[in-house]
Amino acid sequence: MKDIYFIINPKARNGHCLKIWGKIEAQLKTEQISYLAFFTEYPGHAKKLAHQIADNKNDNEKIIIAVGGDGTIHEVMNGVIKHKNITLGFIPGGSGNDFSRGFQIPSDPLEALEVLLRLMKQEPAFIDAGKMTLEDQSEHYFINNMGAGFDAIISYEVNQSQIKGWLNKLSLGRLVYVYFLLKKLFTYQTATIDLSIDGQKHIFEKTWFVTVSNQPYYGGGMKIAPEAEPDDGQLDITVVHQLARWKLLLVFISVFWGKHIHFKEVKTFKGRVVSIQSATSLYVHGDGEHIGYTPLNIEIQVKGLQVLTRRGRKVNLDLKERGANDHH
Ligand SMILES: Nc1ncnc2c1ncn2[C@@H]1O[C@H](COP(=O)(O)OP(=O)(O)OP(=O)(O)O)[C@@H](O)[C@H]1O
Repeated sequence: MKDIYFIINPKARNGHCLKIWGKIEAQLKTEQISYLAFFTEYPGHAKKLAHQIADNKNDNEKIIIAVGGDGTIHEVMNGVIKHKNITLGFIPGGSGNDFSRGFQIPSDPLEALEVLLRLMKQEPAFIDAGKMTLEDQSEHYFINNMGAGFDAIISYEVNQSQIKGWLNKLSLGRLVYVYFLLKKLFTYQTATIDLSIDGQKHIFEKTWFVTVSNQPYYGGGMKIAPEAEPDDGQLDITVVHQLARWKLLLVFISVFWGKHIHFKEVKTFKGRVVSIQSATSLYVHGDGEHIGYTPLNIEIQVKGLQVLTRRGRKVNLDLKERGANDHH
C-alpha cells in the first residue's frame, strides 16, 4: 500500500499554481484516489512538511508529490533525502520547471498527474543527488544543479525582485532573467576560481560562473549540461571563463540548444567530488534557490533519491514528449 501526499506551493508562478492544484484535485476526486494535501505557508515550509511526512512512522511506502516550481521540489527533496521510504514526484506549477524537463514529466499538469499515477505502479527510479557543504558545515542538497558566480547572483536578484511577479502575470516570467542578465552584464566582476574535481586542481581566471549539474536543464529551459544523466554516478561541471562581455550574450542564447559547449571559453568536466574556492566570496544557488557563498564542497550522493520519472524508461504513453523550450 502506498500513501500519496501532495505538497503544494500556492504562491508558485505568482499564484497560478493554486489554480493548477484545483484541476489536479478535481481529477483525483474523479478517479477516487485517496491522498493528503498540504499547502506551504512560507519559504522553507515545504522542507519541513516533507520531513514531517517522512518521519511519521508507519510501514506504508510514501509518495510525496511536489506541486510548484523547482524551488518547491528542491525544498521537498531536502526534507526527505535522509529517509529511505520516500518516492518523490513533481507536477510542474512554477515558472521554471526544469525538474519536469530533465525528468521528462509533461508540462501540462493533468498529463503530469496521469504519468505519475502510472509510474507509481512500477518500481521507482533511483537517481543521484548533489550534496553541498558550506564553510559553516551546513549541508544543502540539489536535485537539478548548483551554480556559483554570475548565474547565482542573477537568480538571487530575480527571486528578490517584484518584477518576476509582474512578468509572470503577463506569462513573460522568463524575461526577468534576461532583464537581470543585461543589468549585471556590464558590472559583474569576474573572479579567479580554484576548482578541484576528484582531486585534480584547476585554476580558472576571469571566471563568470561554475555550475554542477545532475540533469541537463536549468534557469527555465537552458541546456547548461547537455550530457548530464541523473543516474550515471557522475556530476557534470561547466565553467565559463575568459569571455568578453558581449560574447556572454551569444553563449546565453546558444545555451538554450546546448551549443554553448562549443565555445572555447566554456569548459566541461565530469566528476564526483568538487570544491569551488575564490579570493572573493561568490553567490551560490542550489536548484535556483539562494544557498550562501563560496567556498564550498560538492559531493555526489549516488542513487540517493527515489523518483517518479519517465527518463530512461520505456513507458508506453501516448502523450507527447516535451521539448527543451516548450513551456505550456
Ligand atoms: N506560501 C508561501 N509564500 C511565499 N513564498 C513561498 C510560499 N511557499 C513557498 N514559498 C517560496 O516560494 C519560492 C518559489 O517557489 P517555486 O520555485 O516553487 O516557484 P516559482 O518561483 O514560481 O517557480 P520556479 O522556481 O520554477 O521559477 C521558494 O523559494 C519557496 O520557498
